[in-house]
Amino acid sequence: MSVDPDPTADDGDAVSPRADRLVVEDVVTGYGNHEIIHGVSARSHEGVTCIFGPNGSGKSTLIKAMGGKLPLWSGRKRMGDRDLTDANASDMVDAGIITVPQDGGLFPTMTVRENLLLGGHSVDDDDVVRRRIDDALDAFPVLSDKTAAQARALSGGQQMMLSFARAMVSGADVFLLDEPSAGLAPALVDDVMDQVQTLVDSGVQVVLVEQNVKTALRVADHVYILAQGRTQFDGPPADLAEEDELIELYLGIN
Ligand SMILES: Nc1ncnc2c1ncn2[C@@H]1O[C@H](COP(=O)(O)OP(=O)(O)OP(=O)(O)O)[C@@H](O)[C@H]1O
Repeated sequence: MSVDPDPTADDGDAVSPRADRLVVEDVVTGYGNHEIIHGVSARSHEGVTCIFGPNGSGKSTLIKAMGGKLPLWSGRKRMGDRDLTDANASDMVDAGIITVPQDGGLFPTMTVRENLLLGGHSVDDDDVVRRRIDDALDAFPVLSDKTAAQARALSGGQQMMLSFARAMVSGADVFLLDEPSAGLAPALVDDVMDQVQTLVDSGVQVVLVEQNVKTALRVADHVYILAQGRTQFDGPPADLAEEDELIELYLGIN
């Protein structure tokens, strides 16, 4: 469950493991001259923060704005005390925020190990990269005996696992996941949520856009519901249970 940041726990540049990390406030953005997000505030909470909403409600657009892949037209973005309002995707990685795209973004003809090494491309210390690869393989042991295999030889679920493991090697504190279960067989959606939980257990915060609301609620610690680019709900899953109308209108679950 989310834990309120302790303002007295500030220790300079270090990001407190208990504080909310990535914060966006009053974000307006879109494509061309088409405004899609009309003033949304959101943050990465402890554990898994889910962004739900109907098709076309702006979930992917919001996560792109959070990850620096889309500029803010107005509003603010920060990580702890560090202002990131004008940061691009590369600045965001430097600040410890990594986006895992819907297709995982792997290099299919490279091996599992080569993909993992690429996760550490911006890390100067080879020992740190090696240690992080070991940690990532410990977290996702299925990959351990496949390190010499090409990424494309892995199953769909294993490829997503490799995408998560590669992001771990970057050392990011906040992971932005845009529909990681999209394109996978329904039977694998549960496995992907287990993998998301594995990420959280490694100490990171996850922001998750997901269509499979029921399954994602299994790992959710905080929920936002977007509709037509506006926030309709912002709270813990337990509070959502009381919102019959919202659930029926926007989530299509019962
Ligand atoms: N690259 C783009 N250029 C122009 N318009 C876009 C672009 N990407 C998305 N849109 C539009 O922005 C709106 C919100 O799309 P977005 O993908 O953010 O919604 P979503 O909630 O993630 O939808 P879904 O659940 O279907 O993935 C839609 O009207 C969509 O057509």
